[in-house]
Amino acid sequence: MTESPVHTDLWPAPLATGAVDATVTVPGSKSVTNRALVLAALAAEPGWVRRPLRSRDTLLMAEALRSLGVGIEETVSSSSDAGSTASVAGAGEAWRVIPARLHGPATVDVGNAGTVMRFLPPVATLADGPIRFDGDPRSYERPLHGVIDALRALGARIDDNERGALPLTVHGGGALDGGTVEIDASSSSQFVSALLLSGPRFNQGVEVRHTGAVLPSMPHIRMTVDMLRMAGAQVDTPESGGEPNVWRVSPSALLGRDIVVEPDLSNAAPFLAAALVTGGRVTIPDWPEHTTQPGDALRDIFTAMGGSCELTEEGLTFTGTGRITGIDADLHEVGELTPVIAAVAALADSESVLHGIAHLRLHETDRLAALAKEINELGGDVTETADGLRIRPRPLHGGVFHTYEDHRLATAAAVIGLAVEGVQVENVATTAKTLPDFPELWTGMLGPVPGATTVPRA
Ligand SMILES: O=C(O)C1=C[C@@H](OP(=O)(O)O)[C@@H](O)[C@H](O)C1
Ligand SMILES: C=C(OP(=O)(O)O)C(=O)O
Repeated sequence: MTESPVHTDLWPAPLATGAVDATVTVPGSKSVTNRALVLAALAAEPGWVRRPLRSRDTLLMAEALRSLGVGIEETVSSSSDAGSTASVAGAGEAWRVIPARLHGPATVDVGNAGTVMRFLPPVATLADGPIRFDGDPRSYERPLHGVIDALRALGARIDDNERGALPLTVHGGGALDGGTVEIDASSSSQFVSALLLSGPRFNQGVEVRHTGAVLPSMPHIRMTVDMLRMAGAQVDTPESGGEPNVWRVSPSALLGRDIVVEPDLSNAAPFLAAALVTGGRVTIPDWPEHTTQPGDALRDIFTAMGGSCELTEEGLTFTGTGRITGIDADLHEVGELTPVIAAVAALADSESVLHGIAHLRLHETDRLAALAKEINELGGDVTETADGLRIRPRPLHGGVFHTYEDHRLATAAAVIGLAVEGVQVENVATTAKTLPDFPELWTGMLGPVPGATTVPRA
């Protein structure tokens, strides 16, 4: 767990006074928005990204691509479909992406966005000129060696440092040979996604061979493959009859597409958790019937913890009973759901063991250490295991929940605050990484607030 700057702003997490009963419209997926932007920027013709998430991570991605020469115009969408939920922050808007010759010199601020720091160095190899990458202090500690070493092996020139991490400069030569490369992506699936996304534009395409013992977040790799195929790329995968742990992208032009971004199902987690914790009911509109987002697993996970769900034309409705059961769950594929699941587990009536998530130590913060420390400071009994957390529910009390500049720590704290009086969330504004409207959506869910975009059910 890295030290984060001291934040004095404390948000009193609202205590639920009864069972929640609300419809919460969740903004677009971070992972889909940032992939859509990269693919649109690399296409041979203009495209649209509709209902994009507008948050720190996606605005950094858009700004970075603009600095390389890509046109990204913000418009109010003309599509009647996308315009139909105009009350939702960001909905009804669209980004028109106009690809251009990529060029340096440029400086990219990655913030602490894994998608920006990993997806863009491969794009920068296609630019003419030097592209410098820098970001938040935590970004220097997050693994990037898989991308850097692979790009070098594929013909790129990169100035980095002895840590093989940010800050660094990619000296783009206007094109990259590409070819076959071995990487160990056990610390982040984003290494694989990064190389595949730019792969169609490499002279020989790319063949990525993962050599590590484990590979987290497979749904995110499937998302990359699906979106590449939607953009016209030819991708061979282990699932399509290829070798295990090998992905191949053929060189080709990419099509400009018109993409409507799905709601961010991982950001739906705290709201669904509210139904579970309060014995209430929450509906998330536009929940996709089929999706590669890891958040779809919440349907099974929260059902196993004591609720039930139904997918209808209105969206996904999750209903809790007020009783929460602990779980033993392998979250390797869906690691980003861990903080909220841990929060729910701390309020359950039996022990939970969450495993397969050692790589979370290298996320926005060391999430395993941070969750254990902060829940324990409220009276909990959480221990770190080699690859996860053991959570024994205890009666909790109020106090300050530190968030370490991690959006998902803040939303997890809000979930605990529903059931525990006096939880104060440090720096709730850190939710702006992926969900800038979180405090308003949260209080809107709990009761009528003038001007809120979330409405309790009539
Ligand atoms: O590709 C993506 O969009 C993501 C992949 C995952 O990263 P890791 O594989 O590093 O966990 C996930 O945790 C992150 O929030 C988003
Ligand atoms: C791990 C996460 O983000 P990033 O894309 O920065 O890796 C996350 O959002 O939980």
